[in-house]
Amino acid sequence: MEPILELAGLSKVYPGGLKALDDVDLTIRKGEIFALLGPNGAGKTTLIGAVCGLVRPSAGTITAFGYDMARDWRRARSRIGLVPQELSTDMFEPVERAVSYSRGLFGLAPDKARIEEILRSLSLWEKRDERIMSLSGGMKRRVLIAKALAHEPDLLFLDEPTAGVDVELRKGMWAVIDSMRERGVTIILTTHYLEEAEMMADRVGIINRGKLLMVDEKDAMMARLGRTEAHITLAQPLDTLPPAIARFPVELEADGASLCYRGGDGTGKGKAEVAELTKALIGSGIDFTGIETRESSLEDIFVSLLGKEGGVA
Ligand SMILES: Nc1ncnc2c1ncn2[C@@H]1O[C@H](COP(=O)(O)OP(=O)(O)OP(=O)(O)O)[C@@H](O)[C@H]1O
Repeated sequence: MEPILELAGLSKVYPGGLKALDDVDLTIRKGEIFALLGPNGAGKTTLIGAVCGLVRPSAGTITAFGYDMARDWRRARSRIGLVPQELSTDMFEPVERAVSYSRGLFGLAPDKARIEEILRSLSLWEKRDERIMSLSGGMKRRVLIAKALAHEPDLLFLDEPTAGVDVELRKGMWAVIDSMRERGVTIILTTHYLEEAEMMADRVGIINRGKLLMVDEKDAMMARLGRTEAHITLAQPLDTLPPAIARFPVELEADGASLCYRGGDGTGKGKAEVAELTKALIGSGIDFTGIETRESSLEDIFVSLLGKEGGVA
């Protein structure tokens, strides 16, 4: 698919010597949702800042919509929207005026109908005349999204869009992000909620200490690195593993009171094997009273990857 953004050898060393981005190569495809995951201080905000012209790269190139950002920054920037982590200005402004102003900043003519559409899609229309400071945290966050959408960007960065937002609102945000994707907006989001990346993203990039460790289709990543874990509580404790289940990746745990299965590959193969295992148990007269099965999440994968890397930044 057509690349919309290309980072090549991108590095950022902050004054004082901290290397926040270390030789990052990344291509973002038109229309995808890309989740950039990493622990605190990994370099996510720096990467976004570099693309949005807020951070000056120390080395490397950024090409957005075919424009070299170092030379044609203005042209490319007008097609990029940024939803920062926090609202820093406009607190005294009414919602609608602040959003219209954001549109004007990019040199676009006022368009009341478009602003109304954006505010309605974010359930902010009823609040259009209220000052931003009087809104709840979740609404303030939606104002940030409205402001970023006001100039109709083709590429949208969402830096922690749902941090500190309750579950209900988070789901509402996901719906908003989904509708933006349907409109053809390419989205790059950072999140600490791995579940969010699992739900939303087409591709996932994992960054730590400024280095992009892995970029892959989310499903492929989960299939490659995912596992199934099942705990089977036995009616009677066992001393040893019965031969009938020796072919399965199982271990006795809790002094023989339960069996633990760890296997599969994140594609559902593990669940099928657990079903086979239970049949084998029944077939050899071993009774059990409960089964708890869990598919490993993106979070498990993330934690184990960072563990291998030697800890977080
Ligand atoms: N202006 C700056 N001057 C010096 N160091 C900075 C500056 N901004 C960020 N850093 C450092 O660069 C590193 C990367 O920071 P960055 O904000 O990009 O990480 P992040 O992945 O967005 O973290 P978080 O998840 O906490 O937002 C951190 O060690 C941070 O302290």
